[in-house]
Amino acid sequence: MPDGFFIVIEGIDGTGKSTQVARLGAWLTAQGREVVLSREPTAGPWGRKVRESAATGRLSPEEELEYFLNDRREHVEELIRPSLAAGKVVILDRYYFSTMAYQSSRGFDPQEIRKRNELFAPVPDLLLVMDLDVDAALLRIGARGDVANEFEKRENLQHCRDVFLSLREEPFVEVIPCGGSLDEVTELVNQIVSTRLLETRRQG
Ligand SMILES: Nc1ncnc2c1ncn2[C@@H]1O[C@H](COP(=O)(O)OP(=O)(O)OP(=O)(O)O)[C@@H](O)[C@H]1O
Ligand SMILES: Cc1cn([C@H]2C[C@H](O)[C@@H](COP(=O)(O)O)O2)c(=O)[nH]c1=O
Repeated sequence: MPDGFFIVIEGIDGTGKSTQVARLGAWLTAQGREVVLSREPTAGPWGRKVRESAATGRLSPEEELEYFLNDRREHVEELIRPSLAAGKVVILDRYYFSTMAYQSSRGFDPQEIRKRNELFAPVPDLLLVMDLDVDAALLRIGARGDVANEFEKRENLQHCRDVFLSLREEPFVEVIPCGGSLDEVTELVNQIVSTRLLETRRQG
């Protein structure tokens, strides 16, 4: 059984992650790959609690961090690891890099958050950081018909963008400029994923 391939798409709200996750999944499926798409926070009990808090009022920083960690432990054990072991391509819309970004804006050390997560969460084969100016991202959120929630305050998003970009030197990270059209961004994503998949196949 070939090993799976683990792709994570990260970035601040409104950069186009969900859009590109769906497109990438369809593109790889059309190539005959077995693909699993998922997102964090998940639709599980912990994920639902934290997602509700975005509208009803944020949890304490400690509770919020614990809820995201609990949600991820279940996600890793119940979906991510089994799918990778079965040789599937797993594509996530957000993962622990979002925890590093968003929960560090509430006082936690992002490197400490990374350590706690990597005790149980596998490092992805490829992390795509979708990058866009905060004001442009907020315009897209508005155009989508949403009102910025508790997680989407401008100053918070700037901090998060900086944390995501601080990962750019990691060997498994590629930064994707998202200011272009939908199709231009998709073309760039597909090109990078193809190259990485080929490299992995060559390494055997
Ligand atoms: N390249 C693009 N150019 C213009 N609009 C885009 C582009 N990519 C996505 N959009 C639009 O911007 C909005 C946000 O896209 P999407 O929901 O995929 O972002 P997201 O990063 O998943 O946001 P969130 O993290 O808040 O869920 C949507 O209305 C989408 O149609
Ligand atoms: C995984 C994760 C997410 N968040 C925040 C970031 C977003 O504002 C919301 C999720 O909303 P989306 O529109 O579905 O992307 O949750 C976070 O603060 N910490 C995390 O670990």
